[in-house]
Amino acid sequence: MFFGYMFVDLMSPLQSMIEAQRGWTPDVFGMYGSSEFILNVFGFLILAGIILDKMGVRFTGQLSASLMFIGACLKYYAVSDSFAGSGIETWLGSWWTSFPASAKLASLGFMIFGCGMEMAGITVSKAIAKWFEGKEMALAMGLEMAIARVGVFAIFSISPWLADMAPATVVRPVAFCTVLLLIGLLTFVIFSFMDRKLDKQLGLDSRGGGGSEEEFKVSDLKYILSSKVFWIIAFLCVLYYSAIFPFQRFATNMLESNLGVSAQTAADIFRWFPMGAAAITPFLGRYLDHKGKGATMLILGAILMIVCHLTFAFVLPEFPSKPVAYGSIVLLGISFSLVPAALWPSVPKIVETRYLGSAYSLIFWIQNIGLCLFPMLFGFALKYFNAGRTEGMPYDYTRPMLIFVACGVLAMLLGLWLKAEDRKKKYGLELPNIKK
Ligand SMILES: C[C@H](NC(=O)[C@@H](N)CCCCN)C(=O)O
Repeated sequence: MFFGYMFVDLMSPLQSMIEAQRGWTPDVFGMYGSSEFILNVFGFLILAGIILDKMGVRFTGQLSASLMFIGACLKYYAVSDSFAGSGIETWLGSWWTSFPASAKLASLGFMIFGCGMEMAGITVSKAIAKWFEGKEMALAMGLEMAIARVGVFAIFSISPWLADMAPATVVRPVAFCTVLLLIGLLTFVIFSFMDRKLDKQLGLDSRGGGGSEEEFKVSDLKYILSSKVFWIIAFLCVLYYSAIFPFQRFATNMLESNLGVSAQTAADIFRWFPMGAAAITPFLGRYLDHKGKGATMLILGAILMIVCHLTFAFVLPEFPSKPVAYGSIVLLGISFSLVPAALWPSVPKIVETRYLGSAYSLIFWIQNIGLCLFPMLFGFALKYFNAGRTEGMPYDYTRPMLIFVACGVLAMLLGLWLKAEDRKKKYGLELPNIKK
């Protein structure tokens, strides 16, 4: 997950460079960002959940890590110098000419990578639920997410540095992260041996099933789909994350434009966002394991996000102050700890283990629809509200940022609804995870 999250965001601090070197304008950059989720949205994630529940975490994990590596190789080739001037480039550049050939092939690679990445995400969540059921599950999930966030911090630091080495090129960070993904694949193979040993100790079959629970059937999906609380969690997830991950792609340029600083300085400020989240998420996970209050944490996280996005929209353009930027970034980091720390460990409380993989995949699927649409929507809004902008001028982010504010408001309302449902139906979302 560490290397996967690095790969996802390696281009985020390089928007200006990729625009200059490969002609990726903000709308192209937004569409490229969305491509990570396209195949997932068109059904791959549902299939991934079924594969996970049928085949188990070892097979699915190795398959997903392999897809991530294959997708990364394709993206590397797309931005490399050997692609520039090749026959494939000429052909890809001959249609839909406003979308550069390198962006088309990189997007295809990112689509394949995205299938693996999301499949790995649900696999890891199910694996943690399996290893830590009735124990420190939220802490374990919190640590896993913290490691992923450190990956984002690392890439926001390393990517501009690697790219800026003479001769400055976007190819170097892509090559670096592709190698890391190969190491990630090998790491998952090692985990698989440990997981097989756990199954032997627990007396489970080769897919990790066969305990007291019944086997998963595709028809079980109807139990998930008919649950009101499942839908509330799924919509809260899509709204919240749509104002985080797509924002992350544009945040460097937003800070560059609002503060009038270089891309490197903006990335240096923004990289503290995932780091703040990484530092706090495990503690919140531990709190949730021992004290509970999951639904309340979701509401609080959404409120903090609204405050931060309003600050980016209205305060920073008027007062381009670095302390205000740092303060909002840290607050957003706290919000990004509260929501994930509470959201993902809530899912095993509302569905049975045998269809947990499918429940996670359905939530990821709905979330991916948002993650796919919002970078495009935001990219188009940014272009629309900056119609008169000339090359080299800063972008005006105020009105586009209201898209993210609206997501936060809706997520907060869903959090309140979830808390009310939990009080009525007693799902235990406000209760600790550790059973004494
Ligand atoms: C655990 C959770 N991950 C997700 O929500 C993923 N579906 C989306 C990852 C987006 C980057 N590819 C999280 O990171 O909190």
